[in-house]
Amino acid sequence: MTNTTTQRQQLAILAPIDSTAEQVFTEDACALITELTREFRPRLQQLLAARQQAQARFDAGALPDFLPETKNIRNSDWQVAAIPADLQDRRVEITGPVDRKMVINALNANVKVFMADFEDAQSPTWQGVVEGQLNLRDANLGTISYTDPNSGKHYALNDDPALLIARVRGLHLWEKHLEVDGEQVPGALMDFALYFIHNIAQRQKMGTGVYFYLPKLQSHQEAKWWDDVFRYTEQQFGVEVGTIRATVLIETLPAVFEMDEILYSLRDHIVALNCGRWDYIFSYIKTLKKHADRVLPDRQVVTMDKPFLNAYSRLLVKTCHKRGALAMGGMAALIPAKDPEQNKAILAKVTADKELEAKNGHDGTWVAHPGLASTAGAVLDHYLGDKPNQLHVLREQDAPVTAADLLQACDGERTETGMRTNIRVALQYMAAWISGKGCVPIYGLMEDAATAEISRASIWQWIQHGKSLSNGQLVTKALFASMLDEEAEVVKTEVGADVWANQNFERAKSLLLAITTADELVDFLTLPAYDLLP
Ligand SMILES: CC(=O)SCCNC(=O)CCNC(=O)[C@H](O)C(C)(C)COP(=O)(O)OP(=O)(O)OC[C@H]1O[C@@H](n2cnc3c(N)ncnc32)[C@H](O)[C@@H]1OP(=O)(O)O
Ligand SMILES: O=CC(=O)O
Ligand SMILES: [Mg+2]
Repeated sequence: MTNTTTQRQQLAILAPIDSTAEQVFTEDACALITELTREFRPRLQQLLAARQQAQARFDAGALPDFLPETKNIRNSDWQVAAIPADLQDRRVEITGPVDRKMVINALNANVKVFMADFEDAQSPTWQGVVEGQLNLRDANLGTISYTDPNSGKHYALNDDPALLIARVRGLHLWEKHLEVDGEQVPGALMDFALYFIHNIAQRQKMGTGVYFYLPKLQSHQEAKWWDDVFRYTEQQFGVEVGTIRATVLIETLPAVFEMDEILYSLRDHIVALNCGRWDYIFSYIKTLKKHADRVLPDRQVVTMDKPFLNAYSRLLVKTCHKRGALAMGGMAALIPAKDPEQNKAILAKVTADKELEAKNGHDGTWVAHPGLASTAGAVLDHYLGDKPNQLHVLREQDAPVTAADLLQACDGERTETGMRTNIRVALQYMAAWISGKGCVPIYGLMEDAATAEISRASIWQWIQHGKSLSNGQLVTKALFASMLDEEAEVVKTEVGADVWANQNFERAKSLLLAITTADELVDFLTLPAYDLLP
């Protein structure tokens, strides 16, 4: 293993090169990352600046709306490219981080697709993102295996593994261990380039393409940027346009107003949009952070049956199906319980959530755990019948979903219990993330970067707007600080003093205090937290 900066084709790798990194950072891989960064980083920087400018308009009182300048795209007739055969039926997708054992378990689950996540479920440690690439390469080759050093249990793929789709990092995240021309490489381009280059040959041998999920887009210009990245890569490798296929998460409030335009910008590469409900709720808070009339209640009551979220789901289905794209549902953040009675209640909640999506016309949905796959599958089977999807559900008779529908305030209480739960969840999640785990079970729920953002941003918003809890207490910085001290003690008792001391809880507490009491909302908690990762 070398410990110094390594220069490969102008790509500086600011990390030790062990045998895993040797296999991942081949000459060709380094060349592709370098080329893509040189070609596309300047435009990405402009797109990120455009996000700030849009936010400044929303902060000054403007509300997001459908764009007048792209009315023609919304009103004219066009379709996205035909959906490849292996992406037609996506009724249940499991998601999870790219650890070796999880990858195998996910591919063996009773699902159609595994979304392998470099994003919400993954803390982007250098080791994690590099090993993750090797794990996915071996998964596509069908050679992946793993033996648990503690239990001795051996893991290998079964005969009919799920289809693999990789979710790359969001556009706001940079990879601090890679530099091109002295500046950091976008994390998204690193993930994209490595997954493409290590899998294109095998995927083509299998008669299929290379498939991606794209997270947290905020505009159709960002979709066009991705389309250009795909085209450029396809051209460089002499493969057909459409070899790369994408599913775009509609999980920001600005993006819901540009769904037609996003589909259009990516029309040769896109196959679906997905309702990323957790980031969407976070984005609703962030986008409307200065709008006192749209402050959200407790996270627990912001469910998909709330009118503003149901409007989002229905509009996504209608927009996708009109254009021949699939409309994927999202994640009910539940995980199975060990107690049978509790588990029964959880499965009933999952069923109800998936019923709502399937009734709206979604073609598939997400589960966080293999133990929920059959429950979600039963609902989708019922609605899809003998069809692979619900593309025929056009919702043409619906009243138009308006900007007012998408932006309407959400009713519900802000409670002391809700605030204290938010604090304990955010604290534990941030400690896990800084310790290299991007997805963890907390109080019976799956928590990841998107769900934790809601917890911490809600409190920030309540402080900023001087909201009172249902017990009459005014939410202030001082109240939050004292509750944080109290809830930290609760968590310390729950996890034990050793875990508290050894797993970054003090650092997480300081960071949570800083970002929740800051005058400006920190864009993503993962930005300051990334400084704390090795
Ligand atoms: C908002 C969004 O972006 S949602 C998308 C991002 N979120 C996710 O991807 C959630 C992924 N889920 C997970 O990471 C896990 O389910 C957790 C962390 C929530 C819970 O994990 P655990 O506490 O390990 O669950 P549990 O102990 O019940 O696991 C039982 C088995 O199922 C496996 N398992 C659990 N979840 C998954 C999964 N998503 N994929 C593959 N295998 C899984 C475990 O590896 C374990 O396997 P083993 O018996 O061979 O050891
Ligand atoms: O990525 C999914 C979400 O809900 O956020
Ligand atoms: Mg998300």
